[in-house]
Amino acid sequence: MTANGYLPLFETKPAKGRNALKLFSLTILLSIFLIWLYRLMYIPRKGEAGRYAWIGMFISEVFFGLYWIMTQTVRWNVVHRYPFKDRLSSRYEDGLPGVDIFVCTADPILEPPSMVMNTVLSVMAYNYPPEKLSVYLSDDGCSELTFYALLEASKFSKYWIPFCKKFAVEPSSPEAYFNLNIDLQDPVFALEWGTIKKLYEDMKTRIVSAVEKGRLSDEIKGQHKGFSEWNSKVTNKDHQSIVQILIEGWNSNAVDIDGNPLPTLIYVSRQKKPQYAHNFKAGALNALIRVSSEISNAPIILNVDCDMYSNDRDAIRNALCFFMDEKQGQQISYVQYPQSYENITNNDLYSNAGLVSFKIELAGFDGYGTMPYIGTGCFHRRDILCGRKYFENCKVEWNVVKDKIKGRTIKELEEASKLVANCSYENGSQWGKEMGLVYGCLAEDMVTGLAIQCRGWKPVYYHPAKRAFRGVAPTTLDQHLVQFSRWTQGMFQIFLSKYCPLIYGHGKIKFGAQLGYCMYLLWAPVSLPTIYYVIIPALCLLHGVPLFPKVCALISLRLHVGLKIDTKGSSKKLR
Ligand SMILES: O=c1ccn([C@@H]2O[C@H](COP(=O)(O)OP(=O)(O)O[C@H]3O[C@H](CO)[C@@H](O)[C@H](O)[C@H]3O)[C@@H](O)[C@H]2O)c(=O)[nH]1
Ligand SMILES: [Mn+2]
Repeated sequence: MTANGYLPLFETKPAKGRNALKLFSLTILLSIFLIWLYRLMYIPRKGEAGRYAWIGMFISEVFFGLYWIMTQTVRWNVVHRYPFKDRLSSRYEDGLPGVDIFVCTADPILEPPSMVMNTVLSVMAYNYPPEKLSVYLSDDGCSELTFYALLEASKFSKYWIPFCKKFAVEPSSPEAYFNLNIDLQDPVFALEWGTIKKLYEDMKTRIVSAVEKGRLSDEIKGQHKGFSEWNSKVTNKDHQSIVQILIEGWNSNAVDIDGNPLPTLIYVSRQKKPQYAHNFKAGALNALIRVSSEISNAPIILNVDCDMYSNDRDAIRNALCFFMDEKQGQQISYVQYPQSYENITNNDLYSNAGLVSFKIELAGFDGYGTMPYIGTGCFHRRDILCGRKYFENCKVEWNVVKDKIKGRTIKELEEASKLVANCSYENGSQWGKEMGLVYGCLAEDMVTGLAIQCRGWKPVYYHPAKRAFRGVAPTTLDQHLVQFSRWTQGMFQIFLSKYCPLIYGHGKIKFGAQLGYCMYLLWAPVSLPTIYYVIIPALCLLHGVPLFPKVCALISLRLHVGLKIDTKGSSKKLR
């Protein structure tokens, strides 16, 4: 506690062992210099075998060395964050801000609606006042099957949410939860557990069989007015905006089986027309920002991919500790949680778990007051995502929510939302440039995060031992290649664009963070020296052309290098 009695809502501590790591890095740096020196001093003369292979090796090693320096910058300043959610509750329980949660899906075949519904249900069951929570499902596949699944989930949520609250159920994704081995010794709990499990399995069977059939019966279509939106002309690439409010959390009739309020639940499929670029996920999120501003307009937005369910029911409260801290909170633009995958092990062949990135590198970015936005599991402040610039002492009002709902019928709200989800709405506007997620890049998250930091904001990385979001990562080579080629292309695109961190970030973010960004953005080109290093030395070995010093020569290398410097290059070649 400080002298004036202020108790922070979070603390930041440097990681242990930073000095030991720095010392270790310096020894490697020295070795790198020695390698460069060795390559330069013993270049084969014109006409000698292996001259060009040697020069190629030198260029690759220079690239590796520089790249290594970039990787080090984000290891030097690793920090860890510790929020205090009990302090948040005791100070702000009655004044907690609204939170809008965006779940994105794009294809009912690749992203099965039953999986998407698990994500939706998991975020509906947060330990947070339901009247302050609104969940928006964005369906870029514009599929009535997804809409049907959401309708089913809305009914099941009336049972699931009270069950989660009553028994502090975690994870709050029903599929993940029912896969656990639960202790059923308490008969009261066992009975409820059995009932809810049966309800869940019945719902899942209905959704899966509808998806297998690929269409819905007339009986199902009669269940909700929303199905009338899907006429014969609707395709996933060409359709009108669809906004359907399935649970109006502000209505006193929207209650669970125990009579407690439910979070708001809304289906959104923004308009698509072949002549308009839809800008993929960035376009979907920007449409969601506008639609939600017509309805709940919460100051905090959480976005999750449809395959990343919530694994910690307190994740919102932890994130709010950063935003709402009275002294350090006002400059915080977003709080990023890591991604974690349940379908791969630490020994995963493709290193998909990203252990080094999530445990060290991102925490190292945080040490510079920066943090890449990685697209999912991220809490944003709405005003900042919409383009606001930082200025000193800019105060945030957490409870000033434009009350657009009052006095408007559901139909009016839906119609107003559809207008802002139309393709033409963005014409001539700053959306995709200065406002919302940035367009034109395959890695929209990276570039958007960078732009926000360059407007003066300081994001936070929070990676608690208990994973806040869990999902699935690609496991086959072809899926992996598709994902990696998209990421690497997208990131290299940023490096070559006006957003190159070395230029765009100059003077706005710390130099270490600029280099850290480059480490990711140069992922694609670093493959070239790697391929060279894999192929050329092997070929040279077969042809008897040595590219590396012999082991015994290595021992005398230091001696020779010293000698060579002394005699200004007149010593005999060491090969
Ligand atoms: O036109 C589109 C395309 C995708 N999505 C959704 O965007 C998310 C991510 O897309 P996916 O194809 O699964 O990409 P990943 O490579 O798995 O996603 C990672 O990389 C993306 C950037 O390339 C980030 O946006 C993601 O958050 C991050 O998880 C999914 O929920 C999709 O449903 C849309 O809503 N509309
Ligand atoms: Mn994905």
